[in-house]
Amino acid sequence: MSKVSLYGASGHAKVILDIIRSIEGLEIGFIFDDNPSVTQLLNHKVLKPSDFPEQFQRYPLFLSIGNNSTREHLMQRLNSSSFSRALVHSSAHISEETKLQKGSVIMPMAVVNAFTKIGEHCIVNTGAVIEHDCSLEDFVHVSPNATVCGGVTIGKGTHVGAGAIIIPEIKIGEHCVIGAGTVVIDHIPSHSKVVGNPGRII
Ligand SMILES: CC(=O)SCCNC(=O)CCNC(=O)[C@H](O)C(C)(C)COP(=O)(O)OP(=O)(O)OC[C@H]1O[C@@H](n2cnc3c(N)ncnc32)[C@H](O)[C@@H]1OP(=O)(O)O
Repeated sequence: MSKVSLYGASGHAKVILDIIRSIEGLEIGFIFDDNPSVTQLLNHKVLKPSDFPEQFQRYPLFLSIGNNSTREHLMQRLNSSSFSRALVHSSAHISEETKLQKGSVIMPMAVVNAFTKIGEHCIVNTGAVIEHDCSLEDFVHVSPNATVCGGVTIGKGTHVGAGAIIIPEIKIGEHCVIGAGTVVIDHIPSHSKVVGNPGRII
């Protein structure tokens, strides 16, 4: 049985715990959070990394934090080799031709189709669909029920909101926010916030 420790004890971490339970041969090591007021996650004790340095290094870590910038900042602070494999819920469908990098999570009922690349520390949230030939750079979050059509590129740290639709072959830059329910029909430059149908930059 191999173990993984979580860094982050928020609502997102509760779902990550469920995913770990769904993966045969994997179990939870420790759970860490920097916030000293967070002491418990479900039935697990939450430890502050600076108070438990030995435990912090014992098992590979998984960043269980939903916010893209926070994941990116923490990653810069820590050694990349401390991080674990990707986590895929047993109900998700991942093509054998998908390239999935470490630290990313594919949540329940999500679909990732052929020849798509998912970078490091990405979140493909519940029921999201990433079609064929897409590329998601590191720290992207595709929220529940969003649809990313074929051949789409999404830059580092971009957040695609719940239920958004990105039509085929669109390029979205880095650190963008695509609002919930937005329909993106044009290329989007980095650092844009986009809402509505058709999507407009605000
Ligand atoms: C498991 C999980 O829960 S994963 C979490 C998934 N989270 C999400 O999907 C949330 C995505 N976030 C949003 O959609 C937010 O509304 C944002 C980030 C796009 C905008 O937030 P803010 O910057 O605070 O914008 P604000 O609320 O001030 O709205 C600005 C304008 O955009 C409009 N607007 C905001 N969001 C949307 C939206 N999703 N669709 C259409 N219009 C929108 C507002 O009505 C407002 O219009 P107005 O200027 O004409 O009054």
